[in-house]
Amino acid sequence: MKVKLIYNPVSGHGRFKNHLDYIIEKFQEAGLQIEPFRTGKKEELDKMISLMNEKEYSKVLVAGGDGTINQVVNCLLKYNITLPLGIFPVGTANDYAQYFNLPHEIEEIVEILLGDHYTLSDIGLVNERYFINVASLGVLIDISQRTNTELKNSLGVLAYYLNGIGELSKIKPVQIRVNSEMLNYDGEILFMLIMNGKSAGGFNKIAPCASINDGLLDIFIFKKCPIYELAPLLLAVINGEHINNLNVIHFKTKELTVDTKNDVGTDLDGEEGPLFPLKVTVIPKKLKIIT
Ligand SMILES: Nc1ncnc2c1ncn2[C@@H]1O[C@H](COP(=O)(O)OP(=O)(O)OP(=O)(O)O)[C@@H](O)[C@H]1O
Repeated sequence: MKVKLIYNPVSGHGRFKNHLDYIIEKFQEAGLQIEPFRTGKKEELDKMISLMNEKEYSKVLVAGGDGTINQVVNCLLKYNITLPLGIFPVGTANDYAQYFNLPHEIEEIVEILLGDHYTLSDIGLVNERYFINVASLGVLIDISQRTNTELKNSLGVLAYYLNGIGELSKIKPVQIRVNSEMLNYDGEILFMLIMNGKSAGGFNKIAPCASINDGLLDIFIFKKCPIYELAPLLLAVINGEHINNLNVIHFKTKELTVDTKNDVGTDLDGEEGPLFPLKVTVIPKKLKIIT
């Protein structure tokens, strides 16, 4: 049986490739043939997955951060491939992997990925595209997408967001309209997070109440607020105390739509997201994650 290993050579500090020989050895010992694929252009990943014969593989392993997993999952589901998914958390933040408490130590993670213990995971769908951990829109998105992997590696995740937060004062709030069976909102916001997992951008207390397989998304709307309230709000987010903040609206739902007339960026797991209007749903327990 074969195991497809898709690795991003630049994720995190780009050190994953040093472990390839060890990984191949361990899987070979278990009678499994590792078939590596190095990510590069999105079209190449799509083509490789389109040619995969699911029956020849026992699992798909991904080495990278959330952006890499996002791209792989989108391609796998496009071609209806439902193999178990294993993760080497070698990105910068690894928010999705962190949900499952996956270890970073290579020996430990190989042990897990050789095993057959799984946790089912919901995934979100925005228009035609899937997200594994978080969909977001508003000002922070622009900051995160403009920060290249190299800079992220050197600054660290929190640092680059904190760096970016300085830009908040320069950026105008945007008018959005949110409709769902749980809540309707029409007003000015700074940003909005649609969470499947618990953490985003390395902030690990964003959605402590979220569950990855409850069939629901946790929505956080950060409303327009005076500049002097931004620093306390950021502190509250870091400490996971923002849910009761007057500038924050939180609710759970299985679907919503979001629209705006402004020019607002969207983001799926750190990758540039789709255009408005957004129709967001959750597909319960769609992924089988090796844990
Ligand atoms: N060979 C490559 N060279 C340069 N960039 C690449 C290559 N392969 C993939 N990428 C890019 O890497 C990005 C994904 O990085 P990823 O999110 O996995 O890592 P990260 O940013 O270090 O981690 P995290 O999302 O956890 O912060 C994608 O935008 C993808 O286009």
